[in-house]
Amino acid sequence: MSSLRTAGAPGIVVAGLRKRYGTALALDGMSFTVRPGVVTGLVGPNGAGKSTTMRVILGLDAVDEGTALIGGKPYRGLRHPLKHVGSLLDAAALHAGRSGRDHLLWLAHSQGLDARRVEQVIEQVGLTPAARRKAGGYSLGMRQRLGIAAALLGDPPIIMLDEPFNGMDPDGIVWMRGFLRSLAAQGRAVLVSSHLMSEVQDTADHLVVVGRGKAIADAGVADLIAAVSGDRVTVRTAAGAHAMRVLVRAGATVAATGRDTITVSGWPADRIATLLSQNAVPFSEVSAHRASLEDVYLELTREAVEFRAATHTEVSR
Ligand SMILES: Nc1ncnc2c1ncn2[C@@H]1O[C@H](COP(=O)(O)OP(=O)(O)OP(=O)(O)O)[C@@H](O)[C@H]1O
Repeated sequence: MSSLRTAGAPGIVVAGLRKRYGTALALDGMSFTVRPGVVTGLVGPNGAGKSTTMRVILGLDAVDEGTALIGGKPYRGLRHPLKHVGSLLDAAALHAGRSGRDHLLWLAHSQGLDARRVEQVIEQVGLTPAARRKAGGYSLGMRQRLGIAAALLGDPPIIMLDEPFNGMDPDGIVWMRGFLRSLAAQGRAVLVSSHLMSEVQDTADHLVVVGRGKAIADAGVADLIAAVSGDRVTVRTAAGAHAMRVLVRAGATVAATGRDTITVSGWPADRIATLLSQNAVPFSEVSAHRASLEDVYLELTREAVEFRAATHTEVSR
């Protein structure tokens, strides 16, 4: 892989996008940044505005307000766009009668890209055995791989993939995760959308959670988990009453949460374990509560999903 021409340059900067389709507000102040060297997950429920945002970044949809810049420029201002950003929006959009290889050759030719890249990207996405077969016979997973090969043709520093896990089998999903990570490790800015948190788990370093046309969270994965986890610690003990007396006397906030569990807020686990030991309170477990990414997602998008469900009920009445 050649070195990245614009490594270190800003990736994608989306600021204050607003877009209306008739009465529907698809984007309502969408803002976020996609940095080089990082996989950024764009996650949110169906209809949250992920695809519209990507289409706007690629200049395929106009906005009512706001800006979307790629390496500091709007898409339409890029001289050789595929050398700046590679994208996969719709894996079904290909010529069914052409082989995967011919599809890529045609694309390389029409975009003035080096045809030698075609064999490289076919190999990179693991499509070599199927490259000479008609793309119309490809499974959705194979079409995703072909679409990603196309996105890589121009060796761009920025890659943007809309729902790339769709139609992938478990092996494909594992491959995709590693592949996206390797693209980021090469210094590329990678933006990947999904409506399922489980798909971007273990892949994204940074998450932009969207709901109702705007970013409702924009943070590192670890920070998001910490924010939703709170600073709660679970203590498992058969001497609950004794443990609570000792902890409350020391100033901790404590609640009985189960037959043999209590939850302590605001204290680190090691301090709690030390205090219990010093006071001869027996316990079998002291563990910091850690939310899963799924918890984070549900917590953050609850309102957006409830809104959609209510809208749906109104419509169907
Ligand atoms: N061409 C269009 N015409 C009318 N409304 C549209 C159009 N494209 C999108 N919308 C509406 O804009 C909102 C955002 O849609 P968008 O496809 O961007 O969401 P999404 O987050 O990508 O959802 P999904 O996960 O279902 O693909 C939705 O309410 C959708 O119905």
